Amino acid sequence: MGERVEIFEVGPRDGLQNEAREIPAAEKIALVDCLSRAGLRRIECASFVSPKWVPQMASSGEVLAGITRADGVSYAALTPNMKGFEAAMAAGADEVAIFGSASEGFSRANINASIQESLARFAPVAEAANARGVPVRGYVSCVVECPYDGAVAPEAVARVVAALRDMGCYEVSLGDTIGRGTPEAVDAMLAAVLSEMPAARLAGHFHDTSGQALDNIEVALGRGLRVFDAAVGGLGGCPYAPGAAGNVATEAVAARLSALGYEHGLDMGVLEEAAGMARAMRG
Ligand SMILES: CC(C)(COP(=O)([O-])OP(=O)([O-])OC[C@H]1O[C@@H](n2cnc3c(N)ncnc32)[C@H](O)[C@@H]1OP(=O)([O-])[O-])[C@@H](O)C(=O)NCCC(=O)NCCSC(=O)C[C@@](C)(O)CC(=O)[O-]
Repeated sequence: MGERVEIFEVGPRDGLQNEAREIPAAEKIALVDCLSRAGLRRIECASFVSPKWVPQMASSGEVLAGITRADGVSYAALTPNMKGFEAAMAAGADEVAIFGSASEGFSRANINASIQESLARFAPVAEAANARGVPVRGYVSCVVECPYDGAVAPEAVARVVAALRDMGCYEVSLGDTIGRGTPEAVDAMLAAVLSEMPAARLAGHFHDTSGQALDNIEVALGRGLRVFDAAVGGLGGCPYAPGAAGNVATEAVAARLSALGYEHGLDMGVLEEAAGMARAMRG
C-alpha cells in the first residue's frame, strides 16, 4: 500500500463562490452529498462572509442544514470575523477557516483590511473556536504571486503562516490564488514556510491557471506535504483575484496521486459523477 495523501475538497465553496448564476441550494446539497459518497473526509461547503461581497455563498446555512452528514466527514466553513463564526456555529459547521493573505493588495481587495488588521480580526475567531473545541484551519493567499502587488517574498508567506500557527490553526493551507506559481517559486516558498510549520500541518492549494498545479503538487509532495485542496470538476476562481482560473480538479489530483503510487481512498466512479454535476452547475 502506498503512503496516504488526503484531498481536501473545496469545490462547493472555492469552486462555486465565483459562479455568476445563482445556484439553488438543492443543487449544492446534491453535490456535497455526492462528494461525501466519493470518500472525501473534509469538504468545505460554506462561507459566512458578507452576502454583498459574495452573493453566491448566501445560502451557506441552508446548504449545511440540507446535506446528509456522512460519518467521520468534517463539513467546513470560511469565517472572516466573529459575525461569520457565530453564523457558522449556528449552522452546524464542523470546522472553520480564517483566511489571510501574504500580500497587502489582495488582503485589501478580498477582505477590506491590511494583513495586520486581518490578523487582529482573526484572533478572536480562533480564540472562540479553540475554546469550543472547534478545529480552525488557516489559509494564506497569494503565496507566490499577487494580482495587485506582483511577486510575493517567501518570508512574507512564512510570517503569516507563523501568525496563524500561533493562533492555534491545526493546519495552514498555502494558496497559489492566481495559479501563476512555477515549481521553482513554489519550492522556494515552501523552504521558507517549513522553517515555521512542519509539513504535516501544511496543505497545498493550487489554482490551475497556467497548467502547473499538478507539477506544483509534486514539488510539495517532495517537501513532505500530504494534504492538497482541490475542487471537483476544476470549479473555481476567486471573485477578488482577477484572472484566476479554477482550482486544480479533484479527479486530476487523485489520478496523479495514484500514478505516483500514493493512496487517496476515493471512489473514482463516484468522483466522476460529482465532476459531471459540477460541470453542469457552471454558468
Ligand atoms: C470580510 C468582510 C465581511 C469585511 O467587510 P467590511 O465591509 O470591511 O466589514 P464590516 O464589518 O464593515 O461590515 C460591512 C457589512 O458586511 C456585514 N458583514 C460583516 N461580516 C459579515 C459576515 N461574516 N457575514 C455576513 N455579513 C457580514 C456587516 O453586517 C455589514 O453589513 P451592512 O451594515 O452594510 O448591511 C468582507 O470583506 C467580505 O465578506 N469579504 C468576502 C471575502 C471572500 O469571501 N472572498 C473569497 C474567499 S477567500 C478565497 O477564495 C481564497 C482562498 C481561501 O480560497 C485561498 C486562495 O485560493 O488563495
